Amino acid sequence: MSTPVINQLTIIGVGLIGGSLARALRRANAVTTLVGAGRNADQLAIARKLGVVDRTETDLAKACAGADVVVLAVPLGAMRAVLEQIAPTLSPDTIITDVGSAKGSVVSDAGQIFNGLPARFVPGHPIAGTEQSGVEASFAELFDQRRVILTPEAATDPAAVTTVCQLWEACGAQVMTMAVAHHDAVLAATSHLPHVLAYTLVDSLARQDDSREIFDYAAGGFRDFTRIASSDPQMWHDICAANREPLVAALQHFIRDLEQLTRAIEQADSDAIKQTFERAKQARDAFCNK
Ligand SMILES: NC(=O)C1=CN([C@@H]2O[C@H](COP(=O)(O)OP(=O)(O)OC[C@H]3O[C@@H](n4cnc5c(N)ncnc54)[C@H](O)[C@@H]3O)[C@@H](O)[C@H]2O)C=CC1
Ligand SMILES: O=C(O)C(=O)Cc1ccc(O)cc1
Repeated sequence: MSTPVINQLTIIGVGLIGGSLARALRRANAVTTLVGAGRNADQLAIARKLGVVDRTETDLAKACAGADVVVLAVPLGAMRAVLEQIAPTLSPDTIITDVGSAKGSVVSDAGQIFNGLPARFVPGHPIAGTEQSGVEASFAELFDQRRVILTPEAATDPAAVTTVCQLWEACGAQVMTMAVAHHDAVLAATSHLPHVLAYTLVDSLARQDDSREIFDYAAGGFRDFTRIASSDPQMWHDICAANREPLVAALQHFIRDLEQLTRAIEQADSDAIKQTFERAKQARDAFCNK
């Protein structure tokens, strides 16, 4: 798809994802004026100083005035409050999209606040990020060759979907669409579950070992496995709260499999242990070579 030139795009929440989106859009010359909005004036001043956005506002309604596209890039727990602040004055012509890691809660919040999901609301989720937060950690290449999932409803305006799709493609991403419930189940298994496991592993070990001796002897594998436990606790709390049911289902499934493997190790069932590790190696090697 060709790159659109958007006159004004407003990003609410200029952190890792909002800041990276702004940088990538600038790299692509896809937007004339980038407006950054949020509640933390100091963070916004840094975004302006870094040249990530052209102008900043702490009044969210003001930030959205005249915007062709508004991107919500705040933690999931803040989406509802942000939508409440912008809804009364938002032009019906403005396209709204978001980057939240779960989609059901945002769709439900927006549906309640606007009295039905607006046709120009295109829910979205870039499957790209890091364990860091804040605009200083943002970079233009974050979305290169990464996937972005859009979850439009039947009533979503196709022209709005096309514009959001073009914007992400201009950022180097590959865009696909999916139903909200499917997105939330898939991401619960592939992203939310691993984050919960990494947090639990590190917490469990840290609480068993007051001297932190375990960490002194941890090898590369521990670092690889636990990198994501350095992610922002508030953001991941919000994701767990927003995607509770699919995440609990994924956790229960995983716990059953872990119990099975625990029994195999307890009973020295070499065949069962090796079969599990063989299947996992094959699956991961195939995923990494894709
Ligand atoms: N971090 C990651 O790797 C990824 C995060 N996401 C999603 O992107 C969203 C943003 O995440 P990050 O950029 O990592 O977070 P971040 O913490 O780096 O940035 C969030 C920004 O929102 C602002 N903010 C927070 N509450 C606000 C409020 N009530 N009103 C206005 N501004 C507010 C903060 O000041 C901050 O600038 C989240 O919904 C997250 O689920 C999606 C893909 C990857
Ligand atoms: O740091 C990592 O590897 C991540 O997995 C980042 C991430 C966090 C949240 C998302 O919704 C998508 C990607």
